[in-house]
Amino acid sequence: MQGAALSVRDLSASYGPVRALRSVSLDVPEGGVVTVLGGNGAGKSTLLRAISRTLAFHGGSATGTVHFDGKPVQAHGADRIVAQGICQVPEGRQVFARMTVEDNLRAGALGSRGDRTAKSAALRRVHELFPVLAERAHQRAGLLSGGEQQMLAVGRALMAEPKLLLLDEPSLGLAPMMATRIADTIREINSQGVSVLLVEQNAALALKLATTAYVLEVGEVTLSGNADTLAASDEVRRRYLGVVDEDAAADASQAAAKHPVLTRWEEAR
Ligand SMILES: Nc1ncnc2c1ncn2[C@@H]1O[C@H](COP(=O)(O)OP(=O)(O)OP(=O)(O)O)[C@@H](O)[C@H]1O
Repeated sequence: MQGAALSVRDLSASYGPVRALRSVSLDVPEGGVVTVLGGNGAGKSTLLRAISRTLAFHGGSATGTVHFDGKPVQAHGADRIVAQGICQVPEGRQVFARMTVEDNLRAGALGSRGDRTAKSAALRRVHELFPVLAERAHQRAGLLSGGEQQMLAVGRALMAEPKLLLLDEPSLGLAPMMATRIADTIREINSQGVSVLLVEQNAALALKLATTAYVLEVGEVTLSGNADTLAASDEVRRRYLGVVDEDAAADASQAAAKHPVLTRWEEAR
């Protein structure tokens, strides 16, 4: 059995009086893809910030334990976390819009421990993965499309040669075709040995990529398990995959037939 690359235990987080996470525990096995699903404000970004030690930059604080490769990460600052092999791709891409694509990528290598040869090899790998970033190397990042900026954000994180990639809503705001392309790339990155923790509102996409899934609601894990099993569960289908509960729909239409007043009231709204 594979060991847990990342192990989070009893993680609670707040922003002043606002409690964002309550006693969250989860594991990302070495080489695995794990997803955390949840609606707006469920605590997904907070979870990633607490793992990458960037929560304080957002005015937050956390308690609990986070181990990576068997070592505690709480004692370190965000820069040391990158050197330990954890890289976060923040929500909203946050590329340096006025810098060129190439300079954005080079900035991603700043926290890595690799020498010049390793950094050149990392750049080659990023260009193989995203040829458009080589083609547009000297253009300003702000001129890229949303999907290309997402590629740049992922490419920039890969420049530090992470062992674990934390991805915050990579499909947000992208057209379905571009979201599928990003998903294919995540699969490819994972096949090269990088573990992935993916937080997503796009549950359909995330559940196809992941082997294990957790559902976060108002800061707490309410469901967890095998991604295929969760994708088949009524609750996840109804709440996160937008699938109408057929039994409930049948009951509702039977009730409407028996109680036409109700139907008329519904129609009048
Ligand atoms: N910097 C902050 N200061 C104060 N409260 C915050 C801050 N960031 C998030 N919160 C609050 O913490 C809770 C969890 O937010 P978080 O951004 O982690 O959720 P999320 O699941 O990532 O949602 P979304 O997809 O909308 O970003 C919410 O109640 C949110 O309003």
